[in-house]
Amino acid sequence: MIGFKDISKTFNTGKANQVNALADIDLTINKGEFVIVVGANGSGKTTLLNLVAGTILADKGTITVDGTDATKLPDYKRSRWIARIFQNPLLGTAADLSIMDNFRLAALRTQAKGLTIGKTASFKKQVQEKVAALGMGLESKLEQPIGTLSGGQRQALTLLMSVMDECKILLLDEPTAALDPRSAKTVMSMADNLIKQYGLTAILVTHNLKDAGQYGSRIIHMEEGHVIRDVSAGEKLKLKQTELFEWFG
Ligand SMILES: Nc1ncnc2c1ncn2[C@@H]1O[C@H](COP(=O)(O)OP(=O)(O)OP(=O)(O)O)[C@@H](O)[C@H]1O
Repeated sequence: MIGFKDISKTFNTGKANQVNALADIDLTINKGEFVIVVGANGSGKTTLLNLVAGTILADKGTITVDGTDATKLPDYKRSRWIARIFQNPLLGTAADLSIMDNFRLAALRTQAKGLTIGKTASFKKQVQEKVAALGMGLESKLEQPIGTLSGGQRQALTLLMSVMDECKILLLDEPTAALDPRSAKTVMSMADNLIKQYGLTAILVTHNLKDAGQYGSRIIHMEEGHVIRDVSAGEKLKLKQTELFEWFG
């Protein structure tokens, strides 16, 4: 569960260019919920994700994760349970390292088990099976530098790496914005499957209203630092695609 209680974030306080990026946000995201966040440019969506990830801290209010106060917890202390996928498929993996070594690095990041992690036959087998399950034929390329793959393939592997360990929360910040339509579809449906399979709590920021209609269990609409619509799972089922477009009319 992620709880925002009275959260505000202002940038450039007291200056001419002051921005109230988030104002008095009260929001509870339940365990296993897949929340889609939509809103115009500058409405505060990424700031919301940054506050969950801990890359920025709130000026006011409290953030809890599974009942633990995380308000002042720096990002490196949250990385064990929070994974984040960015718009740029080149972020999150090391281009010159093989696919397998990238999986090893990811496992080292989240598991405090020393440098032997990722060296065992069972680790390799596990990676091979999970990669094969993606259905992209990448299991035969595990020793190839990850930088030689396409953006879509790389984003799919980044996703898989980030959820394989102890991750409980997945933050997706426009993960398909840099991909061609076919790769975008593959990565989104993969993300959806992984979220269900691993029982993750997930937040997707997107400008793609088709994805917003198709995926997720709840939609939050932001405007100027406020949540102006919060559509529950039941209401979302009845929501028509045209209505979603009308919000931005
Ligand atoms: N580090 C920062 N310093 C100054 N202003 C910032 C900073 N980060 C965000 N802002 C401002 O806060 C507001 C909210 O930004 P945010 O990135 O959260 O919006 P967004 O809804 O994610 O936008 P987009 O859809 O364009 O990515 C914007 O006006 C932005 O310019």
